[in-house]
This record gives sequence, structure tokens and C-alpha cells, in this order.
Amino acid sequence: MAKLEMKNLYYRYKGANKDVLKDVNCRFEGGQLNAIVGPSGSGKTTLLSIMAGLDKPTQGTITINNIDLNDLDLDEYRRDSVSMVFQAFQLFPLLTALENLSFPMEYKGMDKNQARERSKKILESLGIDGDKQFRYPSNLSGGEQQRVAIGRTLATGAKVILADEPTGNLNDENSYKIIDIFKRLAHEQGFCVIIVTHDMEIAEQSDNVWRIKDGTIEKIK
Ligand SMILES: Nc1ncnc2c1ncn2[C@@H]1O[C@H](COP(=O)(O)OP(=O)(O)OP(=O)(O)O)[C@@H](O)[C@H]1O
Repeated sequence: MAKLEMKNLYYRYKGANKDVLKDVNCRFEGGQLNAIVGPSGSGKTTLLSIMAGLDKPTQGTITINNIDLNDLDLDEYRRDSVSMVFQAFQLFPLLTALENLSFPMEYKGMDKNQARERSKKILESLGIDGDKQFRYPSNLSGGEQQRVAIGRTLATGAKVILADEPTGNLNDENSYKIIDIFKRLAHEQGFCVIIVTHDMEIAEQSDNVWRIKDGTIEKIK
């Protein structure tokens, strides 16, 4: 199972005069739902960007399965090892729900029919079935759109899911559904799920909770 680990990690934005992340040490493992909480501006999104391979730490190391990201092809890492879910879903608006999953698979070289079949199965497992698969995102509810977005991350085959405020645009009922899906993916399929959230109730449902304050991180559950 995937393991993402940060050791003595610091980050400072170019031109800034102070570190946004300071001596961060934490480990996230497959099979568990992890939450990162903390006030606005504390460094949560910055840490997620580093884990996504979009930014490199100024100091310290980040490893996946004990391999330093510096020793990996970062394009490959971003494509195959990690996938992201966002607050605003970020689906392709001109593609149907099904195409939102199958298009990236075809782009990576999978046969068109195979990509469609695999996409259908993934969407069905997330409760997006029947005509909903053929609708454009704008004709789906927020909760349904977020489930399609989760489906898109599953379609990549990546075992680490990074979610930035994934329930931020959803009502309570849909938020719980999404967290339940993340829980099942972690507990039943071994995904390493890391969510950034402002919502302590959501965080409390996670196996592990980390709090960032002024760039330093501590495990609170
Ligand atoms: N590109 C940038 N250049 C300089 N400073 C930045 C940049 N992006 C973010 N920051 C600063 O880094 C700090 C951490 O920002 P970050 O977005 O990681 O916080 P956050 O905890 O995700 O906040 P929020 O909950 O409001 O999204 C903030 O002080 C922010 O102003």
C-alpha cells in the first residue's frame, strides 16, 4: 500500500521572507483516511501542492514508498501515483460524466471501448448510473459532480488521493456521502486518502487528523 512521508520539510515561496511550512514531519499510509485541518493561511494547500508534486520543498524530503520524489520523474508521479479532488469539482464541462472518466484513459492509450466499460463500472460503484452517466456536469447535482470527480481520480489508477476541501460546496447530506466514499476507498480498497478540510466534524470521521498552525504540523488524532 502507498505510503507518503515528509521529513524535516520546509517551504518558502519565492521572494517571501518567511517559511510557510516549518519542519513538517508526517506520514500518511494506504488503508487510512487522513484529514488535515488548520486556520486559513496556515499552509494546508501548500502542503497538498508539495504532496501532489506541483511544488518542491525548499528543504527536507518527501518520499513515496520510501523513494525520494527528487529521484522520480515528476510528470510520471503526477500522472500515475497521485490524483486530486477539488472543492469546485473541476470536471470538463463539455464532456459527459462518462467521458470525463474515459477521455483521460483514452488519452493515455487505452482502447475506446475498454475505457468506456471501465468508466461505466467505476461510475456505477459510486452510484452514478443510468442516464446520469450521459449528462453534462451542469445537469448533475453538486454531490453527483463530486462523485464523478472522485471517479476520475479512480480512473487514473493512482493510489494516493489528495482532496482540497472536497465537501466545501456541498450540503451536510452530500458531504457525509462523499466522506463515506473516501472511507470505503481507504478501508476496503487500500487507498491513501488525504483531505484538507475546515470542518472538524468531517475531520473527526477520519482515522488520523493532523493540525497545521503557522506552518507547523501536529497529529491530534
Ligand atoms: N504564491 C504564493 N506566494 C507567496 N505566498 C503565498 C503564495 N500562496 C500562498 N501564500 C501564502 O502562504 C501561506 C499559506 O497558504 P495556503 O494557501 O497554503 O494556506 P491554507 O491553509 O490552504 O489556507 P486556506 O484555508 O485559506 O485555503 C499564506 O500566508 C499565503 O498567503
